Amino acid sequence: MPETTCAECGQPADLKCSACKLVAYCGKEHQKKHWKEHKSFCRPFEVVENSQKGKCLVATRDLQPGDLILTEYPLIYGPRPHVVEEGPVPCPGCCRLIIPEEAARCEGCDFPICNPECPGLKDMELHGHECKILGLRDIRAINGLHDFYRQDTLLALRCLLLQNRHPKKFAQLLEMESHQDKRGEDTEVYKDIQTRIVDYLHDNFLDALRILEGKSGQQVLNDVSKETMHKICGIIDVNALEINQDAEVTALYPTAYLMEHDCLCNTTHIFENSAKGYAITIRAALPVLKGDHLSTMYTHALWGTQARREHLRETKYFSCKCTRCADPTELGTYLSGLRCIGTQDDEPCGGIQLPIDPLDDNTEWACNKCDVKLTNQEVCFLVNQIGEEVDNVQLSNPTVRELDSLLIKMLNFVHPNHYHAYSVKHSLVQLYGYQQGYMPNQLSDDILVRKATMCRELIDVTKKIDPANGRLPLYSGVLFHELYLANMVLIKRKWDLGIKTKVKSINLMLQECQYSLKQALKILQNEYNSPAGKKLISLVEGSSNEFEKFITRNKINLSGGSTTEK
Ligand SMILES: C[S@@+](CC[C@H](N)C(=O)[O-])C[C@H]1O[C@@H](n2cnc3c(N)ncnc32)[C@H](O)[C@@H]1O
Repeated sequence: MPETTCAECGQPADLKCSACKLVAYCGKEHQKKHWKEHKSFCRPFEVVENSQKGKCLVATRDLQPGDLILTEYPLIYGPRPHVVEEGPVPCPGCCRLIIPEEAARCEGCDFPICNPECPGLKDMELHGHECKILGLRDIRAINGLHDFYRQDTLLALRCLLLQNRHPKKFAQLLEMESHQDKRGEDTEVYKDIQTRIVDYLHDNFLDALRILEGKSGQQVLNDVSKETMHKICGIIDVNALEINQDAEVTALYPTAYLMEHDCLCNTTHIFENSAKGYAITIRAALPVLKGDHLSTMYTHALWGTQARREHLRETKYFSCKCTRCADPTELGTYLSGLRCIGTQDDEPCGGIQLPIDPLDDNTEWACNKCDVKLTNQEVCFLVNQIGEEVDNVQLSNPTVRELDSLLIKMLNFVHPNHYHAYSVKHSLVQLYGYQQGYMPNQLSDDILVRKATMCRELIDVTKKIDPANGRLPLYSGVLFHELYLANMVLIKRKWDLGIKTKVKSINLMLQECQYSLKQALKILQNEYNSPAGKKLISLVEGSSNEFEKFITRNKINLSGGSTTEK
């Protein structure tokens, strides 16, 4: 809330800080004097109530890409609240993945842990406090560990535990949107939360706690009602951010949660682990004008409009109406486009089927060349069928041949940029050059050219839906790197044949190599914290060194955008 007294002298004040509007001054002089202290708190946004979106963050000044918007620590964080039926689960101390059957056990509560020295186990802000409650169950399991020690319930328990330990934080938490009105007793989500979280915590720990509290006369948790527990679970589902770096962490932030969704969002964020938890730092990703809403993306950028909107409706309870969703071509990418089955003069019409009104969930689809129309049901059926087939093939560790034939088959039905085709092509460019029988020296020039072309096409689509590289940096990083690799094999082959930089195409390919590596490193600059990001950066750095050596060894001058042979 804005102050009405001067932040410097405490006298009545009516001059608000124009950037954050959160502090006021009696005059310019005191505003100047206070700036040294205020600048680290001054935020370039204000919280505004919107009739459709609820509370939103609105820029109070123009921002350039890269400008800092906010850094803050979580109110609370813990293991991802997802059920895991087999395989690795997060350690309750640090959230790093462990295999429960092989893991050590916590001496306080017997939950599987990464190791008894894990600092998070004793930390009262992490496992330390909840451990005392989990330890009230005095039986231990040898089999069926996933069912017995349920990490997916711990974040909800940690939220509950804030109420007595950090009442202000608990109040802040309860202010968040939980959409309880859409999660009533007859809904699947209610039934799931009731059995998976509420009953599990009550039956195993909270009922025992109540008995203990009765005996000792000391209350550890005031409110463990099912209403509060359902509200907390709703708050987690709607507002929590997933931090998939070196651990499976989910966190609730005091301000960052207010960013609204936009499929073409204008901010980007990174997480950095420190003693105080995972700090989030949000920066402008695109130019932002004063008055613009600050947005992030709640769903997957590479899904088509119908899939994104359905996901947002089911998990965040709103219908997205952003520019990308409203555009049948999805910003000219045709990510949801289908090939028309219509004919003209006995030939396929060659048109593309697109939704007439993508914001209408039952929209008809129409061809942009002939008058064939499809119902939404027909489209959903086809797209789901193709999606299932893609999932099955992708999960089966496919060969190049299998992916190739899937792509050829699917291109009879979908636009070459369709998001299912994107996914198959993205896998293919990573298999050419790596799989047995398709190693670099085994690839024909034609296949290398095909790989490079696919990379360029996918880069083009990715740029349109993620112009600031905030959402798909790993996808783009891989594409630029694979483009470099394909070009480089072709260049070396031509080089060995004596075709050198006098040939224009080699010049262009060398320039594209240099550009691809630079772009990959630039796009990946914030990805050091994830294992996949780190691995890719090191590959790109290795390629950059190789490229430099090639350039030096062959005395190629690439400066000024042109190459010259010695
Ligand atoms: C993480 S919260 C954001 C803060 C929320 N606006 C509030 O008032 O607490 C997510 C919720 O905000 C609303 N919201 C976010 N982006 C929206 C959008 N683009 N259109 C409509 N509602 C949106 C939805 O109700 C969604 O479930």
